[in-house]
Amino acid sequence: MVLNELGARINSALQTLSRESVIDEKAVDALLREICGALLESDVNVRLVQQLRLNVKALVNKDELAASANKRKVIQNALFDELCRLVDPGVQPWVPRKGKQSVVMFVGLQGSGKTTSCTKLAAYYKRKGMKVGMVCADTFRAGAFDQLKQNASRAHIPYYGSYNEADPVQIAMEGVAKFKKDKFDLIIVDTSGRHKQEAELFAEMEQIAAAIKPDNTVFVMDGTIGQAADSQARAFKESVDIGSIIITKMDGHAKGGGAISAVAATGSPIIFIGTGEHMHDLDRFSARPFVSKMLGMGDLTGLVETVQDMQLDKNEDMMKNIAKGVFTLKDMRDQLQSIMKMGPLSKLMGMMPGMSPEMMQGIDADESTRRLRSYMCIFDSMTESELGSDGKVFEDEARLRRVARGSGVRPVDIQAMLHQHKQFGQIVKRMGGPKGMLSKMNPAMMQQMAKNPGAMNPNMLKQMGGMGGMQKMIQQMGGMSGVQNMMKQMMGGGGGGGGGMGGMQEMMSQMMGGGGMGGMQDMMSQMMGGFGGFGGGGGAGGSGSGRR
Ligand SMILES: Nc1nc2c(ncn2[C@@H]2O[C@H](COP(=O)(O)OP(=O)(O)OP(=O)(O)O)[C@@H](O)[C@H]2O)c(=O)[nH]1
Repeated sequence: MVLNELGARINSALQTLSRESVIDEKAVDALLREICGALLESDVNVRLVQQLRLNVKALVNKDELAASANKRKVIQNALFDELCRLVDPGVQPWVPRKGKQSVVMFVGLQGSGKTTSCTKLAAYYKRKGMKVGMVCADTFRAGAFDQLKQNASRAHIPYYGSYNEADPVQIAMEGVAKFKKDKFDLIIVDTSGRHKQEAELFAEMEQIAAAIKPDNTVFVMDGTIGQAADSQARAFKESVDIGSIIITKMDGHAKGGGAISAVAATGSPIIFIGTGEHMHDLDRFSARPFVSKMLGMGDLTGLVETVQDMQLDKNEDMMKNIAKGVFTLKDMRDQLQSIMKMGPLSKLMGMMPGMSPEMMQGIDADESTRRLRSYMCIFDSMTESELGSDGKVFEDEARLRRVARGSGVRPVDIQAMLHQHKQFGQIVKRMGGPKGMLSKMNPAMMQQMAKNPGAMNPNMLKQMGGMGGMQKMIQQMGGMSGVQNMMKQMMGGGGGGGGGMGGMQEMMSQMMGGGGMGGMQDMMSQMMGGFGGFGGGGGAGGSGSGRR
């Protein structure tokens, strides 16, 4: 069973429970039977599933259940905690720091996705402003250096390797020395793999590790290997000092439960999961957001981080405009460009609270990308003064036709884009001006959150409705169904109605801290700190640090 289905099945079991007139031990047993069955079908290790069952049963003890007014909540919370425990070894992962000159060595079996993941990780930290270099110490597989070279060039990452040197230890040492001399922040060393766990591979790994003394060794494991994950992870762990793990191929039909739970059981934290072959298909892994997303409760940590990566706030003109409640066509173009850089919109969407995996079905990500590209062509055909306007100038048909000709689209397509722009302009006006919701946030509340993030929990989102938090934002966007419609519309999924592109951007700009006093971004960081903390200790994503 793939993980999306697992989430849906757990949700459905919980819903069945909430429909029960009497929630007693029998009902809890039935729930656990259904959930444990689903976990086993997702390849989660039998031993771990059994442990989960016992733990939930112990947590939800009969007396407490009888006394509690909200039984479903008690059970749901216990289950949520146990699902998190299943994928979380409770270890803070190592994270590179700018200016520290860290060396990270990648190990794993052949074809597990090492080289691809090296590049994804390099690109990830490059986006965080680090100087990153890649070294190819794989002399075993012909073509390995060419592959790394190609990947690195595509991502504009400097690389080091050799066609002549046959000794991987020598190449690794030379590459690390070169990048250290050039003051690189992060040096990623890709090593060779083998078809199976064999002594020769482990000996080579040990030699390279002894020579370059990595600050962290990342074990890359194919997420589709099911129950075999357990022994593979343990074998690598025994041979090299595995600091962290990346599980690849978690897209498509990977069951993934085996790899994730087995790895967590070995005591090394999973830091990322690979979700496709493209550069951006790397999701930071942290237990609570992962479980939350799986259950359709969103991943606010990931969303905040992705939005931070867009660096919308670096666009000072736009931020000034938004604060004044103004939104020009150029502002829209700049935001869309930032969004496009982050990879498929479906990824952002999956992080939205309330966006269950089922809701994502029927969404055409290619269509959304095509639409955004056509918008870019439209913007490119506009003059500077048209871009700086609110779009009303296009009531002049001659102008509209000129831009349509220049961009190769129909006038009606431009009108559709202008309509979305107008909708967003209205939201910006409501939010950004002196009476906007950004100005209504309560500083005392923010301070309290900063002092005691541990007190926060997901319910906080609800409580914040009164002071202009997520809930209010969602309400402004037409309620949850409005958000869903809007997202579907954006994604080309024919949702109809809804707020169009505007709402999404409203959310983005909200989070980017337009509210002074630290902003939505920090607020969300704080909330997520209480919800489960940033897996990277504020480093892997840096999301927790804010910019105060
Ligand atoms: N669908 C999907 N494919 C992936 C992912 N990560 C890697 N791949 C693909 O898996 C294949 C093997 O990936 P590589 O990066 O070459 O694997 P490797 O571990 O470096 O292999 P060796 O260099 O031979 O040891 C390639 O076709 C990748 O595109 C992922 O997250 N999802």
